[in-house]
Amino acid sequence: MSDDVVSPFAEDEELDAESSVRPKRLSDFIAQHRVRDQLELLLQGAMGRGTPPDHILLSGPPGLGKTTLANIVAAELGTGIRTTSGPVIERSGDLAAILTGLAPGDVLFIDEIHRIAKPAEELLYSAMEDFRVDVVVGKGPGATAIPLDVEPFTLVGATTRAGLLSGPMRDRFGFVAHLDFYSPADLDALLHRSARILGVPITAEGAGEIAGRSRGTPRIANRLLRRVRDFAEVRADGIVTEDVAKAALKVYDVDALGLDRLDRAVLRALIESFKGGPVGLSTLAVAVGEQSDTVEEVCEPFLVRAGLLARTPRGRVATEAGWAHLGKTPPTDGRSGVFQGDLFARDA
Ligand SMILES: Nc1ncnc2c1ncn2[C@@H]1O[C@H](COP(=O)(O)OP(=O)(O)OP(=O)(O)O)[C@@H](O)[C@H]1O
Ligand SMILES: [Mg+2]
Repeated sequence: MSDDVVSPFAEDEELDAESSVRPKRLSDFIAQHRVRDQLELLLQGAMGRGTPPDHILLSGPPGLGKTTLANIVAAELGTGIRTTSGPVIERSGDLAAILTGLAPGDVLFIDEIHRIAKPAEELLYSAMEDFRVDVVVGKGPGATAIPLDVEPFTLVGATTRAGLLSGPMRDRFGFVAHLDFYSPADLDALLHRSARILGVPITAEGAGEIAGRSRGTPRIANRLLRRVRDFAEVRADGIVTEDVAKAALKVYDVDALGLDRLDRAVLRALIESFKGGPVGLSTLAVAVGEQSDTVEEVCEPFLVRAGLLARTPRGRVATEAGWAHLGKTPPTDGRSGVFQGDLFARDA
């Protein structure tokens, strides 16, 4: 297992742990009230009419509940669910086999739908629109298209990169929901629920401590809870209190804002080696001994979201909050790289 306890991505070996606390029904799904309300109406309306609901697109960063919601849709409808993912569907024939095998009303869940191959995507269009697919048999002038019926179904697509979805694909979803990061209060509620399911005694302060460091992400909150539980059982009396949570998260190098070692290294390099910037991404990456990609895709999104770092055309700069997070005061000589909101400033 990697030591990256605040990664939003699921580790293979934590899928079992995740499924034990995964909400099964809409009423167990914490927060995201707007999406929940809209989905409830969509599903109840469809059930009242006895038809499958519109196709549903769920978009949002990793770990916020897309897979969970897809399964909830099937559970609420009382239908079967068939799960696959964009990169797995290599040939359109694979998809045709899945589609023609669906029972009436089934949910077809396609994860990472932005990564589906073009021919399969085109096959999906007619299936979504007309519940029909044309399977081409043979090649060249002798090729014939055999139309096959598909039972009425609901496609639930999930994507972390809605922007990469083609226009025609997007347009075929009657319902698009975007999941946002969770507030600490939401994560607090989520942690109490997970702790109850796992049989972990937790105090309000203990939950609050973990919630604040979970980067707005349920997957991270649940993972930190499991790590803190280990600590509570091995080094304390099994109860997750504020002190236990603090001590455990110190062991895992997760600080008060949810930054890990590498995030802090990036911020520290920016401030200590480059006076707060601006500094180019690759220079910053070299300074912390990491690949540029890792710094850009793993560290920066959260540092930016937490308001500690800003990306400007001249390079990366530490914000005032960034300096403060390391317990430092930005220099006031006017030449420091403290972010002044000059996002569009250019070098002369
Ligand atoms: N609203 C919620 N209420 C309770 N638990 C949640 C909620 N959203 C997510 N979770 C928990 O967080 C974990 C991650 O959620 P899920 O697997 O659905 O994320 P995802 O959006 O599909 O992520 P990915 O993009 O990596 O596939 C799940 O185990 C689930 O238990
Ligand atoms: Mg998922």
